[in-house]
Amino acid sequence: MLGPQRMDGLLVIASVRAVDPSANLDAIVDVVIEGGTITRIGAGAATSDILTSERARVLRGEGLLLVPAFVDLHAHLREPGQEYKEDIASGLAAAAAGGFAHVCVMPNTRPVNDTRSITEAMIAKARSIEGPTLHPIGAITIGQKGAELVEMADLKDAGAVAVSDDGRCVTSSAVMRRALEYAANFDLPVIQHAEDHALTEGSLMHEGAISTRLGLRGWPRVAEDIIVARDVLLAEVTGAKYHVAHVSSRGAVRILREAKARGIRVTAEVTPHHLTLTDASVIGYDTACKVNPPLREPEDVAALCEALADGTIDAVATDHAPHSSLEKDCEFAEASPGMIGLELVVPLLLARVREGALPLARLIDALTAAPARIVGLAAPTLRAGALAELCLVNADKRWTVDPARLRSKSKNTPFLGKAVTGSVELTMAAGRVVHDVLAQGEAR
Ligand SMILES: NC(=O)N[C@@H](CC(=O)O)C(=O)O
Ligand SMILES: [Zn+2]
Ligand SMILES: [Zn+2]
Repeated sequence: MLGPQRMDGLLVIASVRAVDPSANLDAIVDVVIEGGTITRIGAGAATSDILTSERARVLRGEGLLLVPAFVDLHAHLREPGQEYKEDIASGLAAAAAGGFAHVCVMPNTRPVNDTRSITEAMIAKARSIEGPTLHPIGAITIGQKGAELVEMADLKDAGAVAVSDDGRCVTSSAVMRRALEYAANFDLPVIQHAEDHALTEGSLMHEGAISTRLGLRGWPRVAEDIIVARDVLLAEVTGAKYHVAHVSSRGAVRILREAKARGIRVTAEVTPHHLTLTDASVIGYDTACKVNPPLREPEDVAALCEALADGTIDAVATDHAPHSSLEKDCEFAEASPGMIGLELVVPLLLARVREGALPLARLIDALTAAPARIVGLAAPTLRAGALAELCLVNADKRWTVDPARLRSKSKNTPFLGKAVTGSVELTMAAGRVVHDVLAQGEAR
């Protein structure tokens, strides 16, 4: 695999369709990148001097799409503690291959990231890799036990961009209220995994006709909706920044839409798998389809897609949740929930764009500026003077999701062996090329 390269030279992408809603851009342009910065962008920006310069690498952009690199609000990179599933290096390599320049990582590591020292160690490890930038999310409660709040000031100071007990829900209303009040002092968003555990105990999939038919205990939508409704009320009284992780139910969408209409400070994300798959995928008991929250019904998928299109759901986040064959090659009831996602965002979501379910510009916003705003990062953008953080996509390229080609250590995705359309050809993060299929010739 190709390592990151310093962009001391000149990279030119000529005649490419560039789409960046934050710059109100959708046009055929040339882009000139020098020393890791976009120095020129526009029609005719690549002058003959530049194109013939000996230090220039010129990429022909005809038929390709150039967009700002993506920001993931939700990934599990499993380091420290479960490096057999994924580690920071393999996770960031997968992120680079998926088009990401920034990855926010959940704290359900071993030990849980509830202290300054773990946050700092994660950042130091990621810096030594020179891939996409890693941003830790600290826990809300010590050990994610749902009782005592972490030292949020310390975590923020160490570099945490948000807090979450993801994997577990903060079920106590009193703890959630205090978490929101406390986090507001540090302007940290509180990210909730919305699940009333009392309603989902023992559940293996979405509760509906299919769970009944398969004889698997179900997780009803209302277990998500109850928490989102309660938290919206708490967000209103505290004025804190509240964000809902992996929204999956049409009821939660309705509650969010009403909350936003009333001006309450709430944001939400949806995963590519919840925008693509339904509970029918579980027929056949494929453990790769076991995920929290569960894959729901076609009307939920339609509601999620509509909410993403109209901005009720702000961002797309992967919830990249790697598990090894130890946790997945077993009975459905025993399998750990979660699927990998970093490397499949582009093909899965371009398919929804092609169907007309999602405008391309909204999708790009939901992968770049919108998530960056939620956690307070500078969003990647295609403007002269900006750090080069961009992604070159071939929207028509077909490829097969082959386990040997996935950078992630884990292969737990129901798309394994499937043909998909749309590939990330080149990614730049922090001014460096971190993924480059074009230089490798025909590598994937
Ligand atoms: N999504 C999942 O099914 N699993 C996640 C936890 C989580 O996101 O809730 C994991 O850490 O494996
Ligand atoms: Zn979760
Ligand atoms: Zn998660």
